[in-house]
Amino acid sequence: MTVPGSKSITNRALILAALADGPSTIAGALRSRDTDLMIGALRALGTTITERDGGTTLDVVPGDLRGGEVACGLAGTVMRFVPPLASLADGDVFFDGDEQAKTRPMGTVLDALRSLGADVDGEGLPFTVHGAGGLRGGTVTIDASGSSQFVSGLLLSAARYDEGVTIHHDGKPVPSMPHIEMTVEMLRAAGVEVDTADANTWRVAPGTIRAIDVDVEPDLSNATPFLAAAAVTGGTVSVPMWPKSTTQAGDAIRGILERMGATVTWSEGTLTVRGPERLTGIDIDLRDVGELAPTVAALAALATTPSQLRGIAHLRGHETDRLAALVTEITRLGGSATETEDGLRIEPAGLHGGQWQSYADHRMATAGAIIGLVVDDVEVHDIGTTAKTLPGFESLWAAMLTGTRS
Ligand SMILES: O=C(O)C1=C[C@@H](OP(=O)(O)O)[C@@H](O)[C@H](O)C1
Ligand SMILES: C=C(OP(=O)(O)O)C(=O)O
Repeated sequence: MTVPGSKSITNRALILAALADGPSTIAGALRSRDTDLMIGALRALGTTITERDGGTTLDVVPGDLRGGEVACGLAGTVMRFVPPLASLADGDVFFDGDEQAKTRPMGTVLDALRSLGADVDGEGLPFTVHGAGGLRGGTVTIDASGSSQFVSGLLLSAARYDEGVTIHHDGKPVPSMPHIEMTVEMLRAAGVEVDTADANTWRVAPGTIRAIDVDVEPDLSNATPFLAAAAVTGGTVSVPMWPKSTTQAGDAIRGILERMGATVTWSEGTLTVRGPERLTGIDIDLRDVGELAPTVAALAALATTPSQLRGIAHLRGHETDRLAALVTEITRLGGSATETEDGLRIEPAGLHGGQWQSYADHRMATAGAIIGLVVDDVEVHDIGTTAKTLPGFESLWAAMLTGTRS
């Protein structure tokens, strides 16, 4: 199964390209609701983005940033990465999004921007950033335990602030650290000086963001439902172009599936998973890779021994409250799932058919699809919501089931 480009890399590359000192090219870009919203946002603020190769190659020419309207949909990367860029615009930037987006945590980013010198109205979507054509920047202390995107968003635009930015995190541990490492790595590739020597501190020196040519890796988190399919059915699934090393959280699926009993091999860039006869449960801290929790929860619901998923309290602020949603849907199918303070406990139980609700959450939808491979008569409601990051999921899934190469 060939999966399209990474959402996280595509949307970071777009922000960096819009702030760069010249034209950039992004090849292998993901085209999906979240990345199209990012493209729309940057165009609205004055960036020229042209498309080639069916839209997967993007030529980005930075322009003078101006005011405009930004639709965030339900995309965390748009609502957290664009406001720091908007504070550099010459004019008001109005942000809005889906109803469900209005409850996603935003205050930390907006308060941080205020303390770095920005004029911002609002605490969450909808809000307005009154861009003044530049920003002072400086030092800010935030609690990033709710989302790594609070840190990534500030870091991505920080080199363009007069004083750069120093972020101190103060609070419970920051989730999704590999995503912050991805941000730092991409900033450094664009010539930005980033200092990460001290724990919970990130320093970006003021300076130029160099134009970049990026080859986007496949989205490894989006590959996980396909690999999980092999694990739950005792079948085999291969994903080509799997990077040897990466900052993508999805790479952690290899170790997770091995621990649950699958055989995982990587050879010449292709990752192959062979499912075991009996899938075992797992006790695991997913704080670094919370994006994988819905896939792992689906696997756990089909495992023969209990599982405990830890370190993912922040999933309550994702597309939906994913802990509550997973418990409700697994329970509806006769499974045994309970919420803990920071995660889920899932025990073996005979599952039966029924409706699986998606809550406008692409990863809830794919979790239901995994369970439906093994349990008869599971109907996933609103499978089209997978278009948030993987349009055409249904046909890829069907191709996998018929053994057709995608
Ligand atoms: O920076 C990014 O691209 C992302 C960071 C993570 O967010 P959280 O730290 O809020 O979990 C991840 O879950 C999300 O899908 C994408
Ligand atoms: C949490 C996710 O998305 P977002 O970028 O909207 O935060 C996700 O894709 O699992």
